[in-house]
Amino acid sequence: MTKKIFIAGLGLIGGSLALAVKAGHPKAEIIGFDLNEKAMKLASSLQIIDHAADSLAGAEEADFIIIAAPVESSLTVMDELAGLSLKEGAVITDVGSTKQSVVEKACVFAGSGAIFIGGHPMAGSHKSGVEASRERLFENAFYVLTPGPDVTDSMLIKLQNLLRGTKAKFLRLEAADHDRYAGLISHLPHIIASALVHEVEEAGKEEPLVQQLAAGGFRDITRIASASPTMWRDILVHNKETLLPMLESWKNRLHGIEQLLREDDSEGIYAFFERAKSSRDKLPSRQKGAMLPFYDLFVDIPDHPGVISDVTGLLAVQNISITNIRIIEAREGIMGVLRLSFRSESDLIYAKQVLEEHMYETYEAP
Ligand SMILES: NC(=O)C1=CN([C@@H]2O[C@H](COP(=O)(O)OP(=O)(O)OC[C@H]3O[C@@H](n4cnc5c(N)ncnc54)[C@H](O)[C@@H]3O)[C@@H](O)[C@H]2O)C=CC1
Ligand SMILES: O=C(O)C(=O)Cc1ccc(O)cc1
Repeated sequence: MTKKIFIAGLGLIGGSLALAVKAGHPKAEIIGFDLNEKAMKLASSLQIIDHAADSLAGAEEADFIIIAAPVESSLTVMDELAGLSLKEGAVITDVGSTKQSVVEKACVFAGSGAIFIGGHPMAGSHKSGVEASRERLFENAFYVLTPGPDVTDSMLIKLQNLLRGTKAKFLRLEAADHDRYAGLISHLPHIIASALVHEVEEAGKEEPLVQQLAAGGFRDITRIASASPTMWRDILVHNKETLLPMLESWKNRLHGIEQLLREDDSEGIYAFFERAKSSRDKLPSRQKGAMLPFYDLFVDIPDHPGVISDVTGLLAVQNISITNIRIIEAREGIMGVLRLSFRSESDLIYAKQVLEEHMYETYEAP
């Protein structure tokens, strides 16, 4: 029997999960809902979802419900879902970057016949919106599940089977442990990256050249600061208790290096960098799909034969590798859009230059 999957929140993660679920279960029917009508229309026209629902009430038919909104909105969605008559045995999950408050909220489903399993696919990007979705976003990444005591092994396996098309590695964790680990490796670095951008912006007011010179390493460590402010506000608010002591420890670490510098302790400074290098070099190597950023360029393409091979040929001549290519909205007689993905920002910039020299209209992700 065809399974119905309802996805609330059609952004980067909701859209990518829709594609991955469909890849694993081609017969599944994917119903999408988003408060933002534009996102819903785009998800339909890109065939990321099979149908758009008028409201959350569309979830009443579903065997699985995936909540893929920012954390605070996910809690509201959970409250609203609990007021519906959900299917007996329906499995509800979310994708939020914090888990404790979501798992606590799951009590609203007690006695409803539906069960909730918290989830967090630990891969993504600084991009947001359904247009940035991709089927292989979660490949080889960890996918944390935080089932409560009411969740049986067979329910957990059922959810993992649904999500098998993600090709992610499932990991079961307590919500509090998840929030501590994610706080340290994701949320604290996000605060630091954003604060660094503020620092350079402030300095740039006095000395505008500073911002123009900000390239290379600065761009690398601040890429994530381009992510959605709504999503990150919610993450901080919902991981406050974990993050406050981490920020304290971070301040002490900065004081430590400040002290070394004040005391002209060059051996200490060397040791600081040496320890960081040796530890960083031992981190697990990046695997395809796991937390890798992607660099997309959109190219308007006229509807005539040979145009795609012209674009790829121009890049091949310049030795620029394309890691992914997708045609968006190419119907007969209209201009289409080509989405080209590259391995690095420099490849993207070079490709843009080459294509514009040949009169192609290009733009980066909105
Ligand atoms: N962006 C990333 O790299 C990752 C994000 N996450 C988590 O996934 C969730 C979604 O993030 P993204 O997809 O990146 O955000 P996004 O901004 O791309 O999409 C979120 C979507 O949710 C919709 N939405 C908001 N409130 C809603 C409501 N009440 N009902 C229905 N739709 C609603 C928005 O209109 C938007 O289209 C967040 O909780 C985030 O913490 C998890 C892993 C990675
Ligand atoms: O852009 C990146 O590298 C990320 O790390 C994106 C990301 C953001 C939030 C998450 O909860 C998980 C992954």
